Amino acid sequence: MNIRIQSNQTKFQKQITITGSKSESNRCLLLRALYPGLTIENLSNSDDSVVMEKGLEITSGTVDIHHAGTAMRFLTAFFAVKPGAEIILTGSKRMTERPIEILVDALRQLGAEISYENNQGYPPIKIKGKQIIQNKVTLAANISSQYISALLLVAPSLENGLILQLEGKITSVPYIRMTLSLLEELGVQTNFEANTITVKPLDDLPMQQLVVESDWSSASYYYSIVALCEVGTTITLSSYKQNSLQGDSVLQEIYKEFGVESSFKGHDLLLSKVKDVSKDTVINLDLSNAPDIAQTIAVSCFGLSIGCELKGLHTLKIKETDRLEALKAELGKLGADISVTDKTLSLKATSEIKPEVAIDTYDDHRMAMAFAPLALKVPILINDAEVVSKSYPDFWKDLNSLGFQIEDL
Ligand SMILES: O=C(O)C1=C[C@@H](OP(=O)(O)O)[C@@H](O)[C@H](O)C1
Ligand SMILES: C=C(OP(=O)(O)O)C(=O)O
Repeated sequence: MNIRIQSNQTKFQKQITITGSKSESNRCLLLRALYPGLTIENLSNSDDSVVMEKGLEITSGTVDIHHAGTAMRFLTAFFAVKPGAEIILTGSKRMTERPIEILVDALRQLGAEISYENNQGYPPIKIKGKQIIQNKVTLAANISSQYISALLLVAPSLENGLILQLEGKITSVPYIRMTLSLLEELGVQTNFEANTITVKPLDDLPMQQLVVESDWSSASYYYSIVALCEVGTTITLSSYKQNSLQGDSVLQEIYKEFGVESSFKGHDLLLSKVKDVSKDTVINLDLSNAPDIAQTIAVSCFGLSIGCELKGLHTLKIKETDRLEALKAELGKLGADISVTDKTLSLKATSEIKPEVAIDTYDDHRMAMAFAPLALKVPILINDAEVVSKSYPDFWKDLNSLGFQIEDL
């Protein structure tokens, strides 16, 4: 589905409800499979959470998790430690290009039985679930935090818990802390000091409810919209927490530089445009703790005709697509002066945005959603707009409710 979006309204007051964080949801779903006394409130309605929930119910045969990175990594650990499970775990073509060797090697150190179906180091993989007794494992922490979270999530269900020794510079740290916080909430004892993480075993759990906070990465698109609107615009998002487990809640700080103020009214998060941004602003950020908002921020800067220097982007090349090359190509089509390396992005301030340009989305939900706010400046076309369902199936409907005109092409 290719669409054309346009918005003539640049000042409004609106309310949007976003469903639960997909990161928190996929963790809670795995924990519920291990501890059936758990119930979950405000689950994400994302495709990634749907495939995660379905995958957890299967004990033999093939599980296809499509594009869902967390589901791929979390289910690898889940099946590996589930005695009797015999699974081939696979995904989309892109998933077969996203590395998994660090996690597979770590699980093999613990005694797991996993083999590669095609290419060494990449899905699909064949897993024969076994009882795991060993508890010490060393793994690289500089490629993806998802490998670490996968091990931590199954750790309390293992006879002797786990002691992880992390090597290299730890990336996407807030996601590791999110995993540990959720375990702590259930009463699991954990410890994270320097490069060592310890998780103690937990046999049973009394009935307990986990309430998922709404998704901050999805909120980023509204930050961008408010930033591109006139002073006086407010969008209210529900339902959020001041003490979030999600690293992307750093949006509150980051978007101050874009003239957007965040405030809470109970569990409502209010985003208000309070001042215009001066044209000589250059945004300097290290996003190694919040990689999923890099596309949103780069496009916000372009839409506001300001520059940015973004670093800490080393994980972007192995996400749904190579996000650095995708940003370079698509912002370039719109007239941006952009350059990228393997871990940085540099955008120079330019004043014009070419109208009616078709943005390719590369099977990446965040490419579609990050570019949509530019419709406040010029009519824009988005190819394969349905990709948004990976994390935010209602995105276009919600944009429509803000007054964006969306036409199928
Ligand atoms: O653990 C998680 O829920 C996630 C961790 C991050 O991945 P990396 O650690 O690979 O950067 C993030 O980009 C992804 O969207 C979700
Ligand atoms: C990188 C992402 O997801 P995953 O790695 O879980 O596919 C994302 O949602 O931006």
